[in-house]
Amino acid sequence: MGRKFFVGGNWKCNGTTESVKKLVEVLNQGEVPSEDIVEVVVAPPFVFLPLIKSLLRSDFAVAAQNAWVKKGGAFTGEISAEQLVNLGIPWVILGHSERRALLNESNEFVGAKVAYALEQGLKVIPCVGETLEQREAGKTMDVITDQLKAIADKVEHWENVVLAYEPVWAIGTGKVATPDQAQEVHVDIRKWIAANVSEDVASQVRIIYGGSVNGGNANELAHQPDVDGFLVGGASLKPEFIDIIKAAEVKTK
Ligand SMILES: O=C(CO)COP(=O)(O)O
Repeated sequence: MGRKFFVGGNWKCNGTTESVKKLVEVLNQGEVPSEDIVEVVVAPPFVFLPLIKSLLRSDFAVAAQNAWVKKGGAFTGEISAEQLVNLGIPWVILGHSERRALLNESNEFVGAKVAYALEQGLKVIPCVGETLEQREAGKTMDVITDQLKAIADKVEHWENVVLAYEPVWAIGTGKVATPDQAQEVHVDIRKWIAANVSEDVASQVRIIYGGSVNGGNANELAHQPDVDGFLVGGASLKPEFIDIIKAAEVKTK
């Protein structure tokens, strides 16, 4: 079976009740390819999850942007995987570069979070990616390999994993990776998974690209054989998110 195109919208720490309701109205009216062709997931801030879940069209799903590393309890300010399950939230993004960099989430911590969330029945979008400095030093795959290994060490079943490659230098900068740059890293990630997890997982796991994806560049990125979709930040807050979802049609031609 082929890898179904996947488009995630990461709303990050944006929105008010009014603005997210308006955004959902736009999404609900958008004409997009059928669920057989594309899987769409939007990740609002925690506080809006129940509202968005109740308003969003049924062919799109919701994700949280983070979850605690283990069972809930005395962890002020955290939200547990069990609570997401309890609310009927199927997906969670983990290890986003903003959390790795600003909140010091280590590779091991992210690996433990991914494993725990999967054990609770959530589907997980773990994020990996290098900084500009690391890329320029020729360390892109070393960095990504360390991030992947910390996940692979703890995860056995990969059916519910969609991996996001998000080069830090492309996030929120308007500086998108070229289609060749994205394809090259996606292939290297797949090779690493083939060698260190299994050939089966490597061929089946979806690897999506994130970093300044917009309505104008989505199609050419989607043309790359190992780009299985996108994780979109800024443009997921705008009507052009619908155009990005439509890039899934590239795979059907
Ligand atoms: O971080 C991202 C998605 O998780 C990408 O953000 P931008 O699309 O705003 O560059």
